[in-house]
Amino acid sequence: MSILVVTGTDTGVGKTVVTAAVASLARERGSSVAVVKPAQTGVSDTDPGDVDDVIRLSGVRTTFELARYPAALSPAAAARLAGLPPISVAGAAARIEELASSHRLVIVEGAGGLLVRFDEEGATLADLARTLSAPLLLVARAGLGTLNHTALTLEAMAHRGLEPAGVVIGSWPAEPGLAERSNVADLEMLAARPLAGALPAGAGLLERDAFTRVARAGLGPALGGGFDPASFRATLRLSP
Ligand SMILES: Nc1ncnc2c1ncn2[C@@H]1O[C@H](COP(=O)(O)OP(=O)(O)OP(=O)(O)O)[C@@H](O)[C@H]1O
Ligand SMILES: C[C@H](N)[C@H](N)CCCCCC(=O)O
Ligand SMILES: [Mg+2]
Repeated sequence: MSILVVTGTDTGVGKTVVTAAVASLARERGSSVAVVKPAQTGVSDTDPGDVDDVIRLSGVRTTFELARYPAALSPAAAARLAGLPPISVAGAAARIEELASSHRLVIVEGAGGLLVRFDEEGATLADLARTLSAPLLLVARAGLGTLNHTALTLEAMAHRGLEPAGVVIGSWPAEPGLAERSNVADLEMLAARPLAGALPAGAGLLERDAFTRVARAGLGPALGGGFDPASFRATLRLSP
């Protein structure tokens, strides 16, 4: 029924962990949820992919990987190197819409950041989100450098008329430094709204029940959690 596209300011920022957290809370509410990774790169035929991390962390088993390429590259470059057909935005969108007709929530995880190419013509996750008319949740790093990456991604989204679903910090360090603590307010300024959530560093290593608790505390109400910006600030001793 609804579709949420999870993108990031870069690869390795915690998209998979955030995807698993949203899936975990949807499952806890009793909602039917499906998770789609349109293009998985950097894994062999037999390696686990991102959807396997989602299954392990959230218990959501309705997952779909639409294409897989072994090279740890963008989907377009990895398809080119393997001599395999690239994924098609129209084909992926049709599959996701079909899943959305029978699931309360379909979560779609991109590969790398928003403008990473799917094919040689330059199709990206942004095109898929636009085709689906789906909002985009942006996963960002906590530390120095995240303000530029987040601003660039939000600007690219705005330029394309894409709807932001909020910014989530993928990995909040146990001992945040000056930049991390200062960045919270600046990320909120860039997003023009409170953070949609923040997951603690190490969340991806937790067992399922502990992960669900962390997801509940770390995601905001719009994502099914109980994250409260005021108590978040208090916990981190940030000024309000
Ligand atoms: N909150 C977290 N807890 C534990 N590990 C994390 C967390 N966030 C990120 N990581 C780790 O950082 C690495 C990158 O995270 P993740 O795989 O979620 O990135 P991604 O944004 O999904 O990247 P990709 O573009 O490859 O899909 C992983 O090894 C993951 O275990
Ligand atoms: C292999 C990696 N983990 C991701 N699946 C793909 C990241 C592509 C990033 C491309 C880029 O922005 O330079
Ligand atoms: Mg991932």
